[in-house]
Amino acid sequence: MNFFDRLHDRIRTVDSVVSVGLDPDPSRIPDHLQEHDLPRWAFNRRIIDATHEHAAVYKPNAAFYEDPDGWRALEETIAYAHGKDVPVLLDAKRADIGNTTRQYAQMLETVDAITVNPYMGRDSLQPFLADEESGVFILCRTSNPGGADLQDLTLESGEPLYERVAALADLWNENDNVGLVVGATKPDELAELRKQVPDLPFLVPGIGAQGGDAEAAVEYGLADGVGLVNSSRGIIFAGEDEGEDFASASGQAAKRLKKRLNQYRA
Ligand SMILES: O=C(O)c1cc(=O)[nH]c(=O)n1[C@@H]1O[C@H](COP(=O)(O)O)[C@@H](O)[C@H]1O
Repeated sequence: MNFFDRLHDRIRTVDSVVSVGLDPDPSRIPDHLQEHDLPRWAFNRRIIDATHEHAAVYKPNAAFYEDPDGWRALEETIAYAHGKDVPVLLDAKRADIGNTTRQYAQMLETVDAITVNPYMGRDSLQPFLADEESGVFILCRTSNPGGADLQDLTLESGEPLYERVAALADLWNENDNVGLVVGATKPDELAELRKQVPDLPFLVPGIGAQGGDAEAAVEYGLADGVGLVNSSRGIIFAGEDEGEDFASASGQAAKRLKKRLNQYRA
């Protein structure tokens, strides 16, 4: 089954479009877990136990796992999320020349979807796009302030670069497996992009810690009810000051966010 069909089912099952970002900054993992063999895995396991009923997906960001212990922690985390029937979207922002990107795309055997970077063009994304079962979220208009440096540049045609990216992504969506990443900090761009590519689901990060617009994230992020609104730090570190019971605050934060976003779902 195609990723977006699976996501549709998952959203219906848990009545949630929340993507729980698993970005376990080692310096913020509670003291009592620091002695664990793999503190990031010990942390994620407790977060997953507390939040899975509210999670449409888990989105681990690869940056938090790029060392030998991190790779082990990530492997355990992915398997555990799958054991709870939650799809995993790896936030890797990959892409490279052909033979290299083919290696990157092998990750899709382990996760359900991935984020990719369009900067190197279609051939750099081809092995991801060719994988009919997996979701491919292409960075379009990112949430960070520096996103404007390149993405807002106006092309000769008069359109901003990020709109060209959206048009290309629509063209590359031959297998109905493409989505866009559009930050919640850019509500006007979200609205414009939704008009431009009505059928592409969006992954919308940037609410919570980055201060983005949750209502716009839902109103424009979903295509036919399918899309994702991510919160990472706002959920996983909600119980940072609560010691050994930290995870129940994360569960409550995920539930609160689900309810808040559901107010805006059609
Ligand atoms: O691709 C992403 O998920 C992403 C794109 C973007 O434009 N902005 C953005 O914040 N993200 C990711 O979404 C997560 C946001 O984390 P919080 O700000 O803690 O909710 C991080 O993993 C970011 O790397």
